[in-house]
Amino acid sequence: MSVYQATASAPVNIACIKYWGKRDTKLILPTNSSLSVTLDQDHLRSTTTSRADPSFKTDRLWLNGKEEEIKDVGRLSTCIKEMKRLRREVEDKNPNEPKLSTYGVHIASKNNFPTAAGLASSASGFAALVSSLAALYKLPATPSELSLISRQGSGSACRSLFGGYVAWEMGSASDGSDSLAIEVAPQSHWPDIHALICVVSDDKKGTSSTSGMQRTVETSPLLQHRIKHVVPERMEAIKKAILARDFDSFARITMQDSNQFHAVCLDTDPPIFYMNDVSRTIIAIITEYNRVSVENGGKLKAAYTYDAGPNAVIYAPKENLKEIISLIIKYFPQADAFKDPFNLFGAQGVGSGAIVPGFNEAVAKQFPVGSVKNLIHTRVGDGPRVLPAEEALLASSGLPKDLA
Ligand SMILES: Nc1ncnc2c1ncn2[C@@H]1O[C@H](COP(=O)(O)OP(=O)(O)OP(=O)(O)O)[C@@H](O)[C@H]1O
Ligand SMILES: C[C@@](O)(CCOP(=O)(O)OP(=O)(O)O)CC(=O)O
Repeated sequence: MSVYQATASAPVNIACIKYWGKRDTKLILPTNSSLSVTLDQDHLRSTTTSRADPSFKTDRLWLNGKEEEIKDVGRLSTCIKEMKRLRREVEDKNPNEPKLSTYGVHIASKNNFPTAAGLASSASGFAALVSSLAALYKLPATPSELSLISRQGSGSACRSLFGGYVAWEMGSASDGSDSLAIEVAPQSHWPDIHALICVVSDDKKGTSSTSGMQRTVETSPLLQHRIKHVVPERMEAIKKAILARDFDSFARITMQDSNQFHAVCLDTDPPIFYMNDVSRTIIAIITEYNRVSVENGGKLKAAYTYDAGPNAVIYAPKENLKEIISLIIKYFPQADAFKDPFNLFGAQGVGSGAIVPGFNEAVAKQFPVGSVKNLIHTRVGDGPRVLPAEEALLASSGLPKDLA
């Protein structure tokens, strides 16, 4: 008997121009376009196996070995239904194709990093789900077409269908058919961009992105200004910066947009706070690091950005990562020795960190060990990958191999 099964992995993305606000909450249509960098799946990824079988009575999904309910009108069921609809089109065109769209589907997924902790697990998760079903159903769909579906799982997930530098064009159609992700530039265009994720907290956050952004839409006058007068120009400017590999402009826009996103959170009634003292101190350190460079006739060397949580993501050209990691470790001592996957520090390691020449040490105080729990050094990466059968997460029984 044939086994119909496919496994795919998908990356996390972290936005430089933030998506915050929906004009349609069911279809997940945003109030502004956004733009992100896809991070390397060698470090952070979701992996998903999907199997269709006539013996499966219902669709089921396990996340990290634990079964999740697929609610009737929920986001998961919408994505699965949409993928089955596309499969039906394939079957209608070619009657020899097995009728997988009529079978139940079992889906097992795992994240190799904390779930629901502000590390964009919903983005990689829904992108991996859609990619594994597209491989299972042998869909001829392009990544942009698939992004229309992962968008309905979680808005930011549409951008994880591509590697490199990705825009989510907000579109204007009321059915959402033009609200999709496009590639601005592939990873190979500007592979030199690295990212340092400073994990300040991996707890579940207080205000979810979904509910927080709706409250902002309903109450923030500043959001209206942002949507109309700020984001459209920033989108054009950052695309230009990426195409020209102009880090100075890229960094300036990224930091401005993170700041404005947190300003609209503060402008929300009641206000939403995602950053904490540690987050703000990292801003002060990066600001001082850039000041030293600019005052010596140089350019911006790093850009911070924060999503709906206190964790910092610092983007920088690879050559600056050694200094940046040393600075962060100086102010935020680590419990365990930092191991760099790119081996920037050689055999002696980073030690207790270091201040760069000319840097005003007094911009921040040293925090206790554990204030930044973990540092993840990664870089711009590629889009979803279809994986070989050995990587499958489902056993022959049709249940997850790592059933919790
Ligand atoms: N691998 C996965 N497969 C399917 N769904 C997933 C997967 N990983 C996460 N999700 C879904 O995403 C939810 C977490 O999304 P949430 O937005 O709360 O956190 P986050 O994505 O880590 O944070 P943020 O979006 O603010 O960066 C999970 O509860 C689950 O429903
Ligand atoms: C701050 C952000 O990370 C918000 C992400 O919001 P989500 O995509 O998690 O929201 P839903 O569409 O409701 O699932 C900014 C961004 O990724 O652009």
